[in-house]
Amino acid sequence: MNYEEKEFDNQKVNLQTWKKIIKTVFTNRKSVILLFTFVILLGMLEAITPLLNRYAIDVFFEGKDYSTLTPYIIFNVIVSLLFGLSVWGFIYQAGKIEVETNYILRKQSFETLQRLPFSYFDKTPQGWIMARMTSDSRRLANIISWGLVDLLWGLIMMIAILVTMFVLEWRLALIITAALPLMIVISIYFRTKILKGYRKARKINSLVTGSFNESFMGAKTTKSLAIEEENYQEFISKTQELKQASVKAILFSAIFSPIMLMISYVVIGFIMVRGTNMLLVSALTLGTLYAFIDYATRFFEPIMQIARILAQFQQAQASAERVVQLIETKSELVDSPEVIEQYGDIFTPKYENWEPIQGDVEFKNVTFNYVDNETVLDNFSLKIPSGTSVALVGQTGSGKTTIINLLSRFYEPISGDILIDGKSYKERSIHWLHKRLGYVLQTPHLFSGNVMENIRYGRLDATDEEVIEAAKAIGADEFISKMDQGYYSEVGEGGNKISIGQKQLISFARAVLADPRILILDEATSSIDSESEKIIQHATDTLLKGRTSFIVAHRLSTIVHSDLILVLKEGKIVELGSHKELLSKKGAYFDLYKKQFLNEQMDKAVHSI
Ligand SMILES: Nc1ncnc2c1ncn2[C@@H]1O[C@H](COP(=O)(O)OP(=O)(O)OP(=O)(O)O)[C@@H](O)[C@H]1O
Repeated sequence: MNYEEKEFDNQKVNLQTWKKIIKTVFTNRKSVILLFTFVILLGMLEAITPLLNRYAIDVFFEGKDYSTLTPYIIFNVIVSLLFGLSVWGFIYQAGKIEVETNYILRKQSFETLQRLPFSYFDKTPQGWIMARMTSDSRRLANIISWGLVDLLWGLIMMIAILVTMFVLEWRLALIITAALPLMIVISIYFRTKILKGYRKARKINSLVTGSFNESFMGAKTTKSLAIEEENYQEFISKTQELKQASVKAILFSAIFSPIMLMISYVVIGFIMVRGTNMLLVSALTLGTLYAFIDYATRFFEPIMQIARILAQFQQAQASAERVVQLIETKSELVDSPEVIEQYGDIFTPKYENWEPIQGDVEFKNVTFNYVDNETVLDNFSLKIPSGTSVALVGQTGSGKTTIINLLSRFYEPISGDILIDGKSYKERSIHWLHKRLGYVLQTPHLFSGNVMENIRYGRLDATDEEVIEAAKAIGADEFISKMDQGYYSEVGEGGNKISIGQKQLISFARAVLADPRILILDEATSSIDSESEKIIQHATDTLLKGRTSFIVAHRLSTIVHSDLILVLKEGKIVELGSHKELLSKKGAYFDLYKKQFLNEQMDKAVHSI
């Protein structure tokens, strides 16, 4: 059972969750009060209308007395105006509440996401987060605003009609009231069935969407493995299941309304028979009989409405639980109250208290694991003076990225400490560190927009001249100038209009602009031609100059000038020194270098054939 399905199974009403959502809605107290006022007014007016008609029938048509015609017309106009006012008012206020609730839920989710550490995004599927931020928030906002309106309107109207009917003629009122329990039972039965059907359909739908997604995302792999037929069959069987579940729910929906209508017509029939008898012995006026028939039709409509809304609330509960869960997710990595007091938090940093950084880094007896009992780093120690360039090499899984993750405080050591300029990094805020740290990713992410904007993400207040200067320093100016519109050329979604090497240069220029004291460079694994390699090498040298830097190296040729090379194996340093020193040792580094050198020579030989 996956993340998504597990949470659909909660059938009980979760009052705690709804309380939190309702509290969000009440942030907008004025709109809520206005909304309630308009809805109550509308419910009352619905109960008054049949009374007006009753008066007209009894006084004007039956009694032929027209003395009150003018005030009657004036009263009717006032009622119509009030109708108009209340309909306008509740549509406006409910719409406003819907938009604002959606906004607040998304804002709160977004704020939580900003505070959450990297490990959260490691564990939580991106699609799950996106669904909370979009469809769930939207559904909740919708049901909360319009659902509450319908619920309240239905209840008010039913109460008002019930009271009026008993005041007018209790014997006829009893006939209508007698049908109420039957209608409620039928409504609950059908609504539960419909809800179950749709819930099942939604569950299957999320599987279908997932399978859809996987097929397209992995289109290349699917084709290369020639498994289109299997994927197609799986997709067809899931969509068939979806169709069956949906049709069942639609069938129940289709039966529900006619049954309710039939019962209401039977009730109207009873009222007609009983009412006519009473009319014949003058125990009832024609106007009152008319009013009762009108009330009988109006009375049952809200029952269907209320049943529908309650079912929708039940359906929306899964969304509510997930949104609240996201908003309330506590970060495993937080600054202590003392640190927040001094440095501020991510949204209100106290820059005035932030000390500058030198760039000395020390790992002190650091032990770390991602999963209990699977130690990745064991008592790891390392002291790096400011301005040193450190290269991390080692086989896959040796712990290079883990060291970087810890240094970036995406994770924290289980024991031991990491010191920056001689002070534990926990004594400063996470935001302080992230502002001082540059991280150039292996596959840099570019945002939709032009080159200028993308480089400027390094420092948002940089001028155009500073952006161009950074690009020149890194050697990116040449290819940018050759683009259609130079620095104003669009890079496409995720930078898909430019090559990987060019994306890297842009991300290097970003880092130059940000000018961090500590820089992490996760070197790209993809092989590039020797001309681009030269450009990237030059860019790397420029970028690292004068900074404390950590390079996760995949191609050893790029790190020959590093001050310090660490060779890692199973989370431990097995060798350390400069390129020259390590080669002369003829140990692990020498073996790695030899292997890679031979591979490169082989590649070149193959390409030259
Ligand atoms: N998020 C994670 N959850 C659980 N285990 C992890 C996680 N990330 C890494 N590991 C494990 O930690 C160990 C060290 O991984 P790490 O990513 O640091 O290696 P690496 O040297 O950077 O490898 P590569 O060169 O392939 O990137 C590996 O055994 C890996 O399986």
